[in-house]
Amino acid sequence: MTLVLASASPRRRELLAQIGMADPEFRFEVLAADIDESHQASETAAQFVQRLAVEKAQAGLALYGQSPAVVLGSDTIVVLDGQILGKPVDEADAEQMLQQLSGREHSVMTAVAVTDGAKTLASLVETKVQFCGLTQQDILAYIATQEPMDKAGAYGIQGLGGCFVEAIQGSYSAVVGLPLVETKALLRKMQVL
Ligand SMILES: Cc1cn([C@H]2C[C@H](O)[C@@H](COP(=O)(O)OP(=O)(O)OP(=O)(O)O)O2)c(=O)[nH]c1=O
Repeated sequence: MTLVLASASPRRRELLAQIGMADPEFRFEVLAADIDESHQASETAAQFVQRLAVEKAQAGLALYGQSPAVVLGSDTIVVLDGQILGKPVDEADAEQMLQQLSGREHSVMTAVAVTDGAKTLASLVETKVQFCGLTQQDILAYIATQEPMDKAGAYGIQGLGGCFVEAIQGSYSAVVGLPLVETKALLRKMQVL
């Protein structure tokens, strides 16, 4: 069975390799057809992140166009006071996000979805992350590294942003982009593993 990763994220590829899905056993596909990632007013953050994971998997399946294949899609968002923080659009946006996260606890929600066309399964994992207090100097120095620019909530726990994380309750791999335990369980259910 071919497993296709419908993701442009190198971190998700590395996390899949940790489950034992490494080349040449699975095909790595970059999602060329971008899905619309806008939030609908009627949906909760949990519904939103799950919908995006499912849509990425389904778009990936359409793009791959061959069967049999199982396609995996995933999405990560940061949620603070009910507000969804996705990837910053620019440096000013990143600065604002990091100011909001400073000294506070937020949720990271990651959804993973797998589909073979006939069957689609999804899991949602929520992890609490407590940030230490950040000075304006910390924030500007961090943004200058560019690390925040392609990450939800404008930080990467696996990189320099790890220095901002005082405590985490939940799944580290889910914060980085793919929950290992839940992803492995989904792949077993789809008989990929
Ligand atoms: C909070 C946090 C997020 N992130 C990343 C995970 C996701 O890659 C990214 C959120 O953006 P996503 O839209 O979930 O994913 P993506 O655009 O990077 O990749 P694709 O849609 O092609 O799968 O933020 C980290 O790497 N570390 C962190 O600590």
